[in-house]
Amino acid sequence: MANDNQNLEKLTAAKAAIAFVKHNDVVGLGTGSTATLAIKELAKLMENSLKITGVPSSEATKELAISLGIPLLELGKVNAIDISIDGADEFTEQFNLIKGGGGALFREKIVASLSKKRIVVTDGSKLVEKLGAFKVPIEVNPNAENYVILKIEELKGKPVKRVKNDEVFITDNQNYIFDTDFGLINDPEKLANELNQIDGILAHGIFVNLTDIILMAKGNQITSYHKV
Ligand SMILES: O=C(CO)[C@H](O)[C@H](O)COP(=O)(O)O
Repeated sequence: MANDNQNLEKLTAAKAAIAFVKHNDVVGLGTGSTATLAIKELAKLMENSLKITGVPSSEATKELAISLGIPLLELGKVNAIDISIDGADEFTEQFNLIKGGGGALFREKIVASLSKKRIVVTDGSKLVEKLGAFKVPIEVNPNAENYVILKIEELKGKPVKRVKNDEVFITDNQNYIFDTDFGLINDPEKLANELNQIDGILAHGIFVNLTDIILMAKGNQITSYHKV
């Protein structure tokens, strides 16, 4: 559970991110508590004449954006996104991320893949030397459940099916999430590629080459990492 300090850091990072949004941009809207703060800040700017169109990365974000009066495009019908703002569960200074704590990893990955500028916003707790303390979320089609478990175990992963409020968690795409312990991950790109080969996995939470700017707030200080 986030404490007050962490919530303040999330807000600081969210406010820093929206400064990158320009008039008439198509904006990829992330999912999670930090992305939510950024979306609310964007909505405030829209009261002062900023015009944007959003592309939501989850049903929850879609509902939030509609409630704030942000006009939306459907993710599956979009060819390009100017800028996206999303959170992360872990990141390294090499711009590798683990995402999917909120279960929205598949659509978040498509949003990031379509975006010209990808901004990640986090509090100070998300920076790590190596990914992997946060279990890697893997979205699995139920028909491939046991097959995928076997394949993940061949990669030395320990998958645990996600449960929320005592019920199996079902994603917006009607799939399961397996939160998977791979230990500390020495080569995120290699693991990402290995997971990409497994039929039945819709998406996994290792994001490689999908981030341009990371804005991390620690206290009220922002550290920004820019990919060169
Ligand atoms: O990937 C995500 C949702 O699928 C979120 O961006 C990630 O879980 C971080 O969330 P928060 O900003 O609440 O810490």
